Amino acid sequence: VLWGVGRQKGGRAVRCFEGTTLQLLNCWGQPGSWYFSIQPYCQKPKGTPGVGKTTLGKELASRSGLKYINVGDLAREGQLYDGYDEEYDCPILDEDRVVDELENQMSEGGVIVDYHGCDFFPERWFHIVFVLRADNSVLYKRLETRGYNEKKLKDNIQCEIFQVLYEEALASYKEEIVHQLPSNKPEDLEDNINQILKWIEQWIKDHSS
Ligand SMILES: Nc1ncnc2c1ncn2[C@@H]1O[C@H](COP(=O)(O)OP(=O)(O)OP(=O)(O)O)[C@@H](O)[C@H]1O
Repeated sequence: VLWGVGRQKGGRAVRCFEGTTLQLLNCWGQPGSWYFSIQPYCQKPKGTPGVGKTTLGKELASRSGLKYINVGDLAREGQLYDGYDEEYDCPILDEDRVVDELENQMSEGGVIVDYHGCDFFPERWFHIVFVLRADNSVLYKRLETRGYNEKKLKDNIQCEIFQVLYEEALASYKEEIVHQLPSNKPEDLEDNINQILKWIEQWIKDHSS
């Protein structure tokens, strides 16, 4: 069993247990993935982009010592696609190849996974799942800034309204490990990070005997 020591932040050292595995979902209007201004793939939108997964995931990794994996980036780098969705103008993710690609790292643990969907990940991979939620008006502005076309904008906001990703997370994992977090303003980000760091500390205590 390996232990890691996170960066000193806010006056306290954050220890993390490298066997801990978290998943950040952007939808996290729900969970969702964490990627940048260009939607690298989408199929039909399953979860909401732009809720703040990447922002939270990277900062959390920096403070906790856990490793951050962005599934969107992974797919793009390895061309893990299975065709092209003309309607949404984006490549279709090859979910089986993504799972194969991640399997070794996930077995080792100590990973934060950022993606806007979760139903194809093995349930055993995650100790906790966070679904980020943003208010529609906030989300609209974030996605508009990205230059999304009207259809993509509408579909993604609807995704948030109908809690698509949250429902997907509940259907994919035990209810008690799925948590929603607000992601509207900078204070939310700080609160979420502190809350997750506390969870990691507690997880360490519970598994250190
Ligand atoms: N808590 C927050 N308060 C204010 N702005 C935020 C917050 N979290 C993220 N943002 C901003 O929202 C935008 C989208 O964030 P981010 O790229 O992290 O979302 P995402 O969920 O990873 O998106 P995608 O799924 O498309 O990768 C960024 O401009 C980021 O700075």
